[in-house]
Amino acid sequence: MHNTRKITDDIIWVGATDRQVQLFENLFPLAHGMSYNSYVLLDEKTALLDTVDSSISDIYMENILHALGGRELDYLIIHHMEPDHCANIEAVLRRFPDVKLVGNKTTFKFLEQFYDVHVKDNYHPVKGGDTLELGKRTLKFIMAPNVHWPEVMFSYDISDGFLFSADGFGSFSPLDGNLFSDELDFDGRIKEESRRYFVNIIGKFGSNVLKVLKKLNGLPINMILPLHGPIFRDKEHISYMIDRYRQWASYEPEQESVLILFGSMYGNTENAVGNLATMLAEKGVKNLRLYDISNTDPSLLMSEMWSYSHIVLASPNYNGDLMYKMDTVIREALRLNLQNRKISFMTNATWGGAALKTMESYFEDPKHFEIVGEPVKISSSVKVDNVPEIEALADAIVASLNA
Ligand SMILES: Cc1cc2nc3c(=O)[nH]c(=O)nc-3n(C[C@H](O)[C@H](O)[C@H](O)COP(=O)(O)O)c2cc1C
Repeated sequence: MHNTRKITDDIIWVGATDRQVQLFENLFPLAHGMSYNSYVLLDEKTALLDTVDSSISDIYMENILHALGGRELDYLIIHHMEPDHCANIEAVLRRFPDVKLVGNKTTFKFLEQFYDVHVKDNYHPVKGGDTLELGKRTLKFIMAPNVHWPEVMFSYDISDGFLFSADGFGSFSPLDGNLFSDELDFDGRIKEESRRYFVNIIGKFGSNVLKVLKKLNGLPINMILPLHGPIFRDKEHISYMIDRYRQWASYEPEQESVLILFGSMYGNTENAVGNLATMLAEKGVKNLRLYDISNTDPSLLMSEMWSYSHIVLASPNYNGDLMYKMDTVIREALRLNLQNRKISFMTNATWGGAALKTMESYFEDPKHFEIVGEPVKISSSVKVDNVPEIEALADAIVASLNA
């Protein structure tokens, strides 16, 4: 049976949650599934805003038919051509052969590449700034290239200030009846999962995000309706999300504190960073976080790297170089364009290798990174003799935090 919920009298959520999926994009761990949002607008004309993933196709079609209540579908607006939002375009076309597909040139190019659909007569191409009159509501299209993929666009409902933001403002999150952030644990899970989603999905494209935020400047935004996770209608939540998007996209840290990422086979490097963390805590640093990179998902590490101002990287030498999981974490963060961070190093060698040199080489651009303190070098296990150099690093980090 259908399962829909009214957003307003004329906007109906017709999405669903896939609770069996464990990895989004077959990469990112999901705690309790993933929601795929889609919306039906009932006006003089009817519109469907995006479709959903193939995993929820069955209920999705029931939802659309129920929401339309026997009416025809005039428009399908395609904000993003990724398969988790487009897997049902062909099904919609089969059910409503005359529906107009609203998208831009790149949308239609990707549609033809992904699916064997040849329906040029159905295309309703739009550019940034174009509008679509539905009756009481008018949608204005805002191009948002690379706010994930190149074809992405947002639409803005002029009458009520509702922003349909594609993957923007999404999160790794199921929806369990409560659709709105003000019905959910906003300060806990939603904030955390919104950042993890932003960093891993959109984080690389900070400058594009900033361009779109500029286009939205001055527009009243009374509701944000993303394609994943909760809808934002609470004014404080809306401002929080827009402020965070500006901060994350500018690669500005969210907090002045220390994140410590370490690798360790036999516990000695862990012992060294544990001592560093205790010294930092004793010197007054709060909200320290320490992660073993071997058993923490990289998507969480990326999210934390976006949050913290200071990052300590600690790795043993391994086969003459950096432990490969540490190498992967650093390279992924740099691929996502992490910058504007203060970095410190710690290494452990039993006989020698290039671990430190390799880590230093990744952060040598002074425009993007500042190296804090002298690297701590452990020989196999931590000794009392190492205490002064660990303490010196803690002092340098504290001085940098207080600068
Ligand atoms: C497979 C393997 C390869 C290693 N390669 C090196 C190496 O190239 N150079 C080195 O100095 N130590 C090497 N080590 C020793 C580690 O650096 C050693 O585990 C470390 O000094 C102790 O830190 P841990 O207890 O945090 O693992 C290797 C260890 C393992 C298990």
